[in-house]
Amino acid sequence: MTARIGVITFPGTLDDVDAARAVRLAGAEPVSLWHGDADLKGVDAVIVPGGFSYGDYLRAGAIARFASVMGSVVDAAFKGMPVLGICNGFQVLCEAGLLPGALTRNEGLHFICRDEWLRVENNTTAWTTRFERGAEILIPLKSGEGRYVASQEVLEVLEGEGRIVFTYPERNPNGSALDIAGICSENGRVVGLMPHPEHATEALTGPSDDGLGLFYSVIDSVLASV
Ligand SMILES: NC(=O)CC[C@H](N)C(=O)O
Repeated sequence: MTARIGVITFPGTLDDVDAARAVRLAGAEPVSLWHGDADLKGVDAVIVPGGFSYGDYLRAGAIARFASVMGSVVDAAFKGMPVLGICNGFQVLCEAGLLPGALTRNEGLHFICRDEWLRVENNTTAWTTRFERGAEILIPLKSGEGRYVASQEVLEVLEGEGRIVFTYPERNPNGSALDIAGICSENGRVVGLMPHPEHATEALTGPSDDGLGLFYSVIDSVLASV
């Protein structure tokens, strides 16, 4: 059986093509999902990719959460479907209430585009089982609103429940609380991160192939639940 992984395109999405390519490289079938169509086409998992959905008007991710497809993604996530939000996708998942907290303007107010080291803090989520806990991976970060913020109470819950999935171990590029680069839902099926694993799938075009681990992991998770 081949896992089928949906990749959403909103107006202003940039990274759907690379996300689909990463899915294919990892051995699954990418399925295009359109923002205005609530049909998830029977996929096993969904990726909300990076970019500037709806031009980032109002606030990054604030309009995308109302797209028809997102209603179906929220329903499917509540039933346990793995969902990955990358960068703008992470912002969309926070706006949609699938993940707590918010992404705000980077400390320093500059758009940052460079490779960053991430530490894998939790390797039990649907998207991280292929990594060793504590592994450090190099993948690109490119965002203007990457500073993760949440109330003290939420931060304590995330820390206490092991829901901080990725941190920036070397330097905190954007002022994120607790050096957070990515978090997950209570059941570990929904993960959001700011850096872009779909741009780190082979050393020829990215800084590493470290990003592929997320896609291999979700394929394992989907196939294990068949
Ligand atoms: N690469 C991206 O997905 C960019 C996300 C978002 N628009 C930001 O600048 O923060």
